[in-house]
Amino acid sequence: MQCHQQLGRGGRGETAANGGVMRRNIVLIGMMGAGKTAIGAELSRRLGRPFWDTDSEIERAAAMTIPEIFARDGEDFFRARESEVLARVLGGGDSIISTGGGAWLRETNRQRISQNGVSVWLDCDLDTLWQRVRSRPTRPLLQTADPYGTLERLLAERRQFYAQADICVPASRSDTIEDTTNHVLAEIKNKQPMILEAE
Ligand SMILES: Nc1ncnc2c1ncn2[C@@H]1O[C@H](COP(=O)(O)OP(=O)(O)OP(=O)(O)O)[C@@H](O)[C@H]1O
Ligand SMILES: O=C(O)C1=C[C@@H](O)[C@@H](O)[C@H](O)C1
Ligand SMILES: [Mg+2]
Repeated sequence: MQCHQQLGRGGRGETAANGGVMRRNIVLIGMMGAGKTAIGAELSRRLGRPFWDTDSEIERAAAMTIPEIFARDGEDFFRARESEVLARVLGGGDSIISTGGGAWLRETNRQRISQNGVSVWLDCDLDTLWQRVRSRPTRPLLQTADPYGTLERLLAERRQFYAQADICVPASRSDTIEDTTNHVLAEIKNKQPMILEAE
């Protein structure tokens, strides 16, 4: 599936669609296990920019784990907190933001991300995702009788939305975290270089 490419947006200092100054956040989206947290941390280290992981921020604010939040308050509550946290961290303007796997599915979140930076989909195949998530009980949506089938269904349902990202980067099993980070930086430099310009 082709990634939607949003080219030709304004340079540094130009007015963004939200009426403010163009923001240069780099926002990683994609399935659970695609590597958003791992690649985001590496991008932050390389670029020297602040790093936010929306899942971690939600857990910190609630002083509970994501499975505990889902169990006590439900998914709708979690999604509301996720949107709040995302809006807050986008406000920094110059951050690397790793989202949770479902954040991009809400239209308001997609709009906010598009208005405040570049979205990067880490496009990872089902079997690689499964190898990475199968042993960890930290994803409540996979606590089903058939977690592999659930992961497969979620990927099939979500691909069409992830593919709307500004930039798509294949995240293959054979690529190291450093490789994928290099690919992300090369794609941003190629398609939206102003995101990487120094202030
Ligand atoms: N080449 C690689 N690229 C990215 N992650 C990798 C790679 N190889 C191994 N991993 C590991 O895969 C695991 C899953 O990655 P990570 O937690 O970053 O995914 P995620 O997209 O943030 O998932 P979630 O949506 O559940 O937060 C991590 O333990 C990470 O270190
Ligand atoms: O794909 C998803 O919907 C999720 C992914 C994780 O990052 C967490 O945000 C949570 O487990 C939900
Ligand atoms: Mg993560």
